Amino acid sequence: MEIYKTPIDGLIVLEPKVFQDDRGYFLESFHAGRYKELGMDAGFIQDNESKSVRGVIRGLHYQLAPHAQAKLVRVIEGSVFDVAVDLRKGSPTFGQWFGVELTGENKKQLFIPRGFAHGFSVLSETAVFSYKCDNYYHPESERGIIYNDPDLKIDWKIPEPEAIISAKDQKNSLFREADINF
Ligand SMILES: Cc1cn([C@H]2C[C@H](O)[C@@H](COP(=O)(O)OP(=O)(O)O[C@H]3O[C@@H](C)C(=O)[C@@H](O)[C@H]3O)O2)c(=O)[nH]c1=O
Repeated sequence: MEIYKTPIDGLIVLEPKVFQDDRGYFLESFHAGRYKELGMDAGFIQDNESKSVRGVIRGLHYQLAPHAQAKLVRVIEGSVFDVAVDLRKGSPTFGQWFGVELTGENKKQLFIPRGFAHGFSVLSETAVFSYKCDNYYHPESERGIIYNDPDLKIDWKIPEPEAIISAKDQKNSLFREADINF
């Protein structure tokens, strides 16, 4: 497995080893011991999957403490631009975002610690997104930051008129007004 540090402490890009043969491929998508050795000591307890069409932007989402979630995210089919925003008060990179293309082909994963908002845009016709969480879904603790926040200025790599945003995500807060307790 290849590991790539990012400019944001704790946020890690991983590239699992892929075994190709005549039948297709095999990979270990998660290994508790190895991930722990690499500093990703999250006790994952919920797995989620979503499918989206081109132009969808889901996010930016997080849950407040004590229901905050670390996530290990990847794409099974298709291609997304995945973004994490550092919301950890006191972090030298507070308010900074990092994005990486995750695709069914490159099989990259992004480990996102607790204290980040997360979202992704869909760059392919459709994309199947899969992720692990270390805390259960807790709707009362769920918060959102608007995808086109004027301070964050995230480049989602899709033209604005083509963005498809859920009714719920259209009501998300500005970053500067976001409820944060990390
Ligand atoms: C996230 C989630 C949603 N749901 C339900 C609530 C709702 O009826 C339906 C769709 O929910 P949402 O619109 O919030 O789904 P979605 O916009 O895909 O939410 C996800 O976005 C990405 C970016 C994340 O980082 C995730 O943590 C999660 O917030 O699924 C669950 O039952 N369990 C869950 O864990």
